[in-house]
Amino acid sequence: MNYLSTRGTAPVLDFEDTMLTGLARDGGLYLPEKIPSFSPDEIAALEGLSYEECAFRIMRPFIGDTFTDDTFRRLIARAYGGFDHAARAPMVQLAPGHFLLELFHGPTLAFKDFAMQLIGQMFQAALERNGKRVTIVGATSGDTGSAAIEAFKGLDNVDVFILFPHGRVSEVQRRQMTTPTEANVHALAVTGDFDDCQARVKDMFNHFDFRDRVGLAGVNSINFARVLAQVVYYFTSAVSLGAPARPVSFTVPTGNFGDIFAGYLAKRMGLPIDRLVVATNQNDILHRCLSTADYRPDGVTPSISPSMDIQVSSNFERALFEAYGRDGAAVAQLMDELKAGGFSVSQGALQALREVYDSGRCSEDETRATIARLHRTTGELLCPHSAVGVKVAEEKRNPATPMITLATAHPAKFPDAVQEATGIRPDLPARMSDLFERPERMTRVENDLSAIETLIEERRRP
Ligand SMILES: Cc1ncc(COP(=O)(O)O)c(C=O)c1O
Ligand SMILES: N[C@@H](CCOP(=O)(O)O)C(=O)O
Repeated sequence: MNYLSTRGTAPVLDFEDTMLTGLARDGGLYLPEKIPSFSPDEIAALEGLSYEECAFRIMRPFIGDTFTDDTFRRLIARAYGGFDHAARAPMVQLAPGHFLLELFHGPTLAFKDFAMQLIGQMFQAALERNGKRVTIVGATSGDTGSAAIEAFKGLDNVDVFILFPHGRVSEVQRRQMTTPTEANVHALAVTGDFDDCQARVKDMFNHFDFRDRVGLAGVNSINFARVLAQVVYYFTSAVSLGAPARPVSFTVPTGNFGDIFAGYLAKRMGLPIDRLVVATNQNDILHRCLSTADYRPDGVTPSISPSMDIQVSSNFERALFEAYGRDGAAVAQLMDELKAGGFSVSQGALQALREVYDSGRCSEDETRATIARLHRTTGELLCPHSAVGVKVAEEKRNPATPMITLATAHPAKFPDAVQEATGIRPDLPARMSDLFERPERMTRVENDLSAIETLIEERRRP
């Protein structure tokens, strides 16, 4: 399986190099040259299998000869063995035809664990085999950072640096990143917002001297392996509701567009998905773009769903690449325009996007009201991101097709917002009950590329 860049000029790579490389050297994001497809019989055969066995069957065609079947099965088993729920991604019914897919039963209580726990295993296996070491640098609005630290802490051949926007993540998210004691973990609180953090990470990938000197690797969803692991729960949830015989739709709380793009891949692989609904908070650039064709970031406004406070949505580039018929030059042109302020999607590409994606926006008041109402009517405590999804799903739902809304984080990661809406302060699991007593360790840093690079060079182990 070969992987090519969305900007068309970087070297074509195999799965292992794609995973270890992160951003393509032309600034683009890697995608498989050909998306594997599954027959209806192959999809139907997933019914009743364990999450791990489904994960193996769904991801196997993408990884080429990077791992033998036995090794890949072992890595998957280790990745999901630490989840708190036997089903890994259980589903509950909210209303007739509306289901909630709970993706927060992993070690750090967010959907990021599904991919990060697995790529932690895959990185270790690949690095041990080739004797290399890497410096992982990631940007986070809260959840990717904690999941990455959990997956990579304590490893001899990996140093991890996580850039998060100072004062703009929840206290639980911050403490998950600042309390691990392992020497290879570094939480950097950047003056700025998530878009600044992500821009500096991409700058580092585009600074080839630095990139090669430190052996830079990325675990944001710029890394295709991250997106791939997220494809699995689209299949398991749809099959449990009757796919492939019965189509389903998904609503996905969206920021960096990685999770919903995994849904797009599932659809291309043969899963009968009717609509993929992008649900945004007040940082609604994706909803505006799908409504008007214009993509023009105008700054992030902090919200009670902070992990979605994003205006430069990294994986939207992958969606554009697909909508422009995989024309790398056209995508490179749009990304140049974005650097100068923004771009307008062509009418043809907009139509292609709308054939796959629908979208909606949920205000702060609507988010709070949805948390309160769902708790009252169903007993389910939603995190604010999941509430954005539920509200938009309710508006967009076609009663003829089951709707699955992704619950992307545990309510206890955002206790203030949940308490304000319901009067209930959700508890962290017992294994994390002393989180607020553990000492914190982080470094404040300005939003300045050379200051961040210098710090990384000083702290990483040679
Ligand atoms: C809790 C939560 N919900 C939703 C999102 C949005 O997901 P994506 O960035 O894949 O669109 C994020 C961040 O990624 C998140 O942490
Ligand atoms: N919401 C994310 C932002 C980064 O997204 P990623 O999927 O590209 O890693 C976070 O919680 O950090």
